[in-house]
Amino acid sequence: MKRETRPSAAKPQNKTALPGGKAGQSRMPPRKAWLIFVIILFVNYVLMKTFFPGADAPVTVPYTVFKQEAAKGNVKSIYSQGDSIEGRFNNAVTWPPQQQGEAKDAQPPAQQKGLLATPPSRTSNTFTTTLPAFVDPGLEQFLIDNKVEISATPIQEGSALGTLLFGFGPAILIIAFYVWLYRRAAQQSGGAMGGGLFGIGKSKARRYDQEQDSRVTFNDVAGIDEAENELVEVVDFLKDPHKYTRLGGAAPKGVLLVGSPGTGKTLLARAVAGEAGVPFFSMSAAEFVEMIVGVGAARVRDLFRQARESAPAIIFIDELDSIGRARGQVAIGGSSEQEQTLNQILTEMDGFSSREGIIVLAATNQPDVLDKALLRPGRFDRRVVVNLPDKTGREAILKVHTRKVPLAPDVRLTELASATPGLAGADLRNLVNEAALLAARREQDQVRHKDFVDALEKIVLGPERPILLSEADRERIAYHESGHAILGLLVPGADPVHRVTIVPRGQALGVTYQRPQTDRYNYPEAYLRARIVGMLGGRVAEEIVYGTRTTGAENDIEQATGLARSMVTRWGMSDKLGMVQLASRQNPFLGGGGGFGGDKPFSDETARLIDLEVQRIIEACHRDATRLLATHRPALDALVDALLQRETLDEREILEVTGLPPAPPLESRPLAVVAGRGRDRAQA
Ligand SMILES: Nc1ncnc2c1ncn2[C@@H]1O[C@H](COP(=O)(O)OP(=O)(O)OP(=O)(O)O)[C@@H](O)[C@H]1O
Ligand SMILES: [Zn+2]
Repeated sequence: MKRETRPSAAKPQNKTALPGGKAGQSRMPPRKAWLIFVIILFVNYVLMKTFFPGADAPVTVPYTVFKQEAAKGNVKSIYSQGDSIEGRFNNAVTWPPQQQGEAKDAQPPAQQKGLLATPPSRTSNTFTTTLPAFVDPGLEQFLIDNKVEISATPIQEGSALGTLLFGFGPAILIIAFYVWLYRRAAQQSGGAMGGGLFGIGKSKARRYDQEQDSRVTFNDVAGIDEAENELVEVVDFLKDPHKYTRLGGAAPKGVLLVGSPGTGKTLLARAVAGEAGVPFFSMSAAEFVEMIVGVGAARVRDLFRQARESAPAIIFIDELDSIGRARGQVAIGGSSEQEQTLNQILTEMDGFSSREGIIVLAATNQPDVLDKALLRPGRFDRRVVVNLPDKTGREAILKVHTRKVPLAPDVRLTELASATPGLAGADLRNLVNEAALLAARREQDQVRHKDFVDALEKIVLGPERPILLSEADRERIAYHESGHAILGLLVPGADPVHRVTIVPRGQALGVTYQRPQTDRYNYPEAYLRARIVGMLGGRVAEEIVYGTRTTGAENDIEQATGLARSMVTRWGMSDKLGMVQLASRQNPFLGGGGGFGGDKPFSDETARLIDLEVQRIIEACHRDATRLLATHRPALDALVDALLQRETLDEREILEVTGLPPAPPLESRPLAVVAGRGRDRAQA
């Protein structure tokens, strides 16, 4: 059961997409561009070497060959310095000579005799040679006779530039092309990256302007009305800063948007800019910080400068916690850079007056790790919590995202909204997208309700995995899952069992999917115990039927322990320990639940007591599970038989096969439970 109530995989990667896909493609990340650049240079070099081996250098010929060529009248000019001579032929000469029909790289006979390293044959207009140690007395006259021009300046000089251009020309061209490309990209993204290649200290902020087509407004945001309402004032201020500052009041400078991933913080910030009709500069805090110390601070400066130039404007800093972590708390290395960047943000925020019409919005999902200095008045002193949407909210979000999707008449968004507790806006968007893709694959013209249901299953349970299991394994998995499912019917207060399958999905070999009928914000102790009992059901069924254990219950154990520990350490549900906070806040349903990370503010004796209490809860639940399953063995066997035949059963079929009624109904039922069977390493 390594499953959270909210699947994290469901989060779409849409952050960098520009509105309307405007400059999305043309903006090349500099690092990638550099790589391409280097590759092109290298390819250029290889090509030049292959096709023009002698193009950039003179051929070295023996002195005798030089004299022969001079005698033939083929030497145009020479220049000599010491005992080396360089010169130019009238007609290009190949040396060492190639024989007819011989492969290009074969060695000429003359060279095969003694020399080990033989240079490949080359052809060139220019040459160098070395005067023999003994003086060749008649050389000067010989040259004059053969009309060789004896030059006072190096022969190569004239061609040096040519060589240079020939060798480096393509490279220079490429550089020029690169700069042009980068400039163009910079222009298209609103000049935000101006300076391109050479602007390492420039902020890489994306600027979204508010053209009609790409404009995001509050219309595009749904299901998070509270947060939206709190930001209306910010919009108002941006529209007419003067109205607020007229009487000397200070308008907000920084607003911190706090909420789980995918709840729409970025969307909300963009909508604020869209509503106010001001430019929106967006940057992820992680992007500030690079390998080079000081770059982050420079980027912050640049970002604020840009925003100031186009004020009123909104600056949006995503993932603020990645640099805003309390100073001195970060891992060694990189901390000084992070600190500098953080300090620069603080300086900039202090530096501008609210009259300038700039508002900094920042998003985080871990507000408690932020440096206190960030939260002081005049900085991010306002906090807007963006909650996961409730049922009505989810329906509204589904409506927003299905605006442009052709829906079949049978689609019931209300029903989908109640089937998706714990899903955030981004997940719902993903759901709509997956359903549309599925419908397209099924060659339909409209998206039907079934497409949504199947898409949801894939998102929540993970994609099906084709692994071949032995009959014995299948039966064991069937008992494990049936154990979870039967307890989901028997334990009062358990969430309805929506589906059981022994088709391996995601990380699990089988899955039991339980989900509540309504959203729930407060969990009674009895409910938590019911959940632990259900989690233990898989292992207990195996124990009852086979009398042996497998590794398949690993995730169940992890989750059950986490929940029990939270009951003891956070929710004061142990009589022995009482209402004492013994662990910091955490998502209760992620498992692990507890720990202050590092030193615990209680004695070793208390620690031992906590462990004992956790054990006590688990043992009690284990007893309950064993008792219930043992008395309902016929229902268990019936469900296993059905599962082995049909692999997947839905709620109606489960009730039918087992002959059991649904768990005693409660007025309100809590969070979704997915009880999957952890992957059995011995079997996989
Ligand atoms: N309340 C919502 N209404 C409509 N669409 C939403 C809502 N919340 C999220 N979405 C959709 O999900 C996408 C991603 O959301 P967004 O990037 O704003 O989430 P986030 O809270 O900023 O996430 P993170 O914490 O990872 O930065 C949005 O672009 C939008 O399409
Ligand atoms: Zn299990």
